[in-house]
Formats: sequence, structure tokens, C-alpha cells
Amino acid sequence: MAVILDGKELSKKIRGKLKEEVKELKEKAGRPPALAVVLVGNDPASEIYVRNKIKACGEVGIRSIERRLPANTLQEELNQVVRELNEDDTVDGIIVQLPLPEHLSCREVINYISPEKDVDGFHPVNAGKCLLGLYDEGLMPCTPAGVMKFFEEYGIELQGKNAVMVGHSNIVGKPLANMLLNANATVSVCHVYTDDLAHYTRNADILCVATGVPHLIKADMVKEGAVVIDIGISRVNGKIVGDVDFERVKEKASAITPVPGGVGPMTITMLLYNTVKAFKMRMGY
Ligand SMILES: Nc1nc2c(c(=O)[nH]1)N[C@@H](CN(C=O)c1ccc(C(=O)N[C@@H](CCC(=O)O)C(=O)O)cc1)CN2
Repeated sequence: MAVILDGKELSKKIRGKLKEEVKELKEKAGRPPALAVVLVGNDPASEIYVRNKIKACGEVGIRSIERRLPANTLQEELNQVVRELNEDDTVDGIIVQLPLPEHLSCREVINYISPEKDVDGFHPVNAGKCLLGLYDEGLMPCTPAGVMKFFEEYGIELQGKNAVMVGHSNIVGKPLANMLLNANATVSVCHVYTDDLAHYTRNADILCVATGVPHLIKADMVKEGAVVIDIGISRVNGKIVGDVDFERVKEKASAITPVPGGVGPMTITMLLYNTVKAFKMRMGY
């Protein structure tokens, strides 16, 4: 039976420390760190995530600014909101909640966010720093950074291990594969076009999955004793499920993240962490 990697518990611990740090920073700087969240349209899941981000900010003492724009917002209008937030000296972090309505380009608007305020770590400057392993010099994407915190916290060794990343998105799969590589794991990246996925997953000591395909990973695709990180979130018949068949895979894995309660809460925790980091970098602390 696997150790359950508990994202709620780990988040509680990290958020507790952040709360104390925010209090000290506020006394020192005369204001708390501030995060601006831009939400375009009314995607129901995005509404929940933004609400949770704002609530989490409040709990650790980070000031949050919510900018809601209608679904028919033009690209130039969205870019302009970001430019204004870049120029606002009291704003330390800016995120644009994804996905955007189809007519808008996330790549274009992300390029407008100042790299030093890009607390999602999606700007090419931060993506480059992630690639080079210059984590201290930039802002790293929240979900992959949250996964790396699990490895750190639970003492999971990566060096020399076979790590398989299933999913090659710009916001999770590519940066996480890269972080695993920087930690000296031997990394394979699989995706929707991979022929014989099980051939790769069965060989994985560390298996990370971010596809959004519910229960894609069955027990017979997992190596005995593997560490399994489930980054997928889908709603099936009103229930939240991950990319891994948790109930069966947990009997085979040595450690596994649940969905919900695993990687998801850590994504928000690392956003708080990045906002505090951006504040300190901007203030020269
Ligand atoms: N600008 C961004 N957009 C998106 C990101 C991101 O990091 N930045 N990631 C995802 C959504 N996301 C954060 O925005 C996110 C997803 C899930 C969770 C989470 O805590 N999930 C819970 C389940 C809650 C539920 O779905 O009701 C869990 O897994 O326990 C937090 C954040 C895409 N967009």
C-alpha cells in the first residue's frame, strides 16, 4: 500500500510559513505583497480556481486584486489591462487565468506580463531560466514547482531514476520534465502521439501524468514500487477524478498523489510562494 502524498497537509505547512514571512515583509516594506488575477469570461472551473486563489491570498495576508473581463474582451483590451498592472508599482504578481476564450491568444498576453511579475512562470524569460535550472533567478511554474516540493518533502530521490512524464503541455509537462532532468533523473516525455504508452510507463520509477484523460493510467501500466504523481483533473458524473486509477494503482505504487487533495492545492500554494518571491526580488530583499 502506497504512502499518500498529501497536498493539503504540505500546503498547510508551507502556507503557515508564508503567513509569518508576509507579516514580517509587511512591517519592513509598509505594505504586503500583492497579486493581480485577471479572469476573462465565466468558465466555471476557472471561477472556482480564481476564488480559491483570492481566498488563499487572504489567508496568508497577500493583497489580491481581481480584474474580471467579459468573454467578448478583445486581445488588445486584455493586453492593455496587463500593461497597466505592469506599471502599477504596488502590484508584485500578475496572472491571467487559463484557459482564455478561444478568440484570445494566451501566448500573446503572457508575453506582455513583466517577467519579474510573472508569478505563473509562463513568460519565455522564466521558461528559459527553468530550462537552465536558474530557479533562484526567476519565477518557476506553480504546478511543476509544487510537484518538486513533494519529492523534497517526502525525501524521494530522483538522481539516476527513470522518470516518465506523460503530457507535454507548456505549463506542466515540459517544465516538469525539465526539472526532473535538472535533478539528474533519466527522463522520457510521452504524449498523445506516443506509440505503446505502457512500454514507457511500466519502466518508470517516477511516473508523472498530466493529460486530462480520466483514469488513463491503469495498474498494469505501473511498475511495482513506483512513485506516481497525478496532475490531471476531470469531472466524471459530478465527481473529480485524476488521470490515474487511484484505487488500484495505490496497491502497487510506493507513493501516490490523490485527486483531489494532491497536486491541485500545491499549485495554489506555489502561486503564493511566487508572489512573495516576486515581492522580495522587486524590493531588493
Ligand atoms: N494562469 C493559470 N491558469 C491555470 C493554471 C495555472 O497554474 N495558472 N492551472 C490550472 C488550474 N489551476 C490553477 O489555476 C488549478 C487547478 C486545480 C486546483 C485544485 O486545487 N484542485 C483541487 C480540486 C478542486 C476542484 O477542481 O474543484 C484538487 O486537486 O484537490 C488548483 C488550481 C489551469 N489554469
